[in-house]
Amino acid sequence: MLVLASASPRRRELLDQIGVAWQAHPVDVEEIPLAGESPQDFARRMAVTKAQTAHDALAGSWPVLGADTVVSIDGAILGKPRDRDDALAMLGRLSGRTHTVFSAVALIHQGGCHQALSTTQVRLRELTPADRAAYWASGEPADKAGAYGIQGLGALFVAHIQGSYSGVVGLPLFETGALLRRCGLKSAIDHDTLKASQ
Ligand SMILES: Cc1cn([C@H]2C[C@H](O)[C@@H](COP(=O)(O)OP(=O)(O)OP(=O)(O)O)O2)c(=O)[nH]c1=O
Repeated sequence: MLVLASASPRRRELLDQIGVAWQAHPVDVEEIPLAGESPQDFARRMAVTKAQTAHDALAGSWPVLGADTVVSIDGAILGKPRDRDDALAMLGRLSGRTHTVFSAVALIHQGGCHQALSTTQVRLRELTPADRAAYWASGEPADKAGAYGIQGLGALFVAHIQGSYSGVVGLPLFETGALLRRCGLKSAIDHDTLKASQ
């Protein structure tokens, strides 16, 4: 059984999509970038920290997967908005421009920590103040990096994407599948890790 070190419903749905059976062990880690830390390094460090924290807490031999998604524009890191003003400011910054979404995955298995990173370019159309206010009122931006969700109403704003759709949603499935295979999980514990349909 794969342990998913996450409270994110999106990550659970994405693992379901590729037929991986999981058991959730959410962890609470401080998500604050270090001084001078790049967005991709921050995402990688958070994914590893989440996986390591769950692994340490469980003290078991199960493989543990952690992930982190950050939105970046002009080198800045946009995490989840603190409040309405923060969300409106983030959406204003992203409006009419292309930004980058980094989604990092870390898999701890048999004493090793294996990592992958997906990088996706996303262009949003111009967002008027009324667009931003209405979107915040929908409730969707509150728990999402960059204050939008490509899988929801936010899709109405996404003019172009180059990279990994699942990575933007929160778990890059191509990279995750490759990590699982590289660790021999599919073949070694087929019945435990993958659903019977796979
Ligand atoms: C850009 C974008 C982000 N998001 C979400 C994915 C992540 O859940 C969230 C980024 O926050 P994260 O800190 O990566 O994850 P999380 O706190 O939600 O979950 P956990 O740490 O327990 O694994 O933003 C979307 O759902 N859609 C999008 O289009």
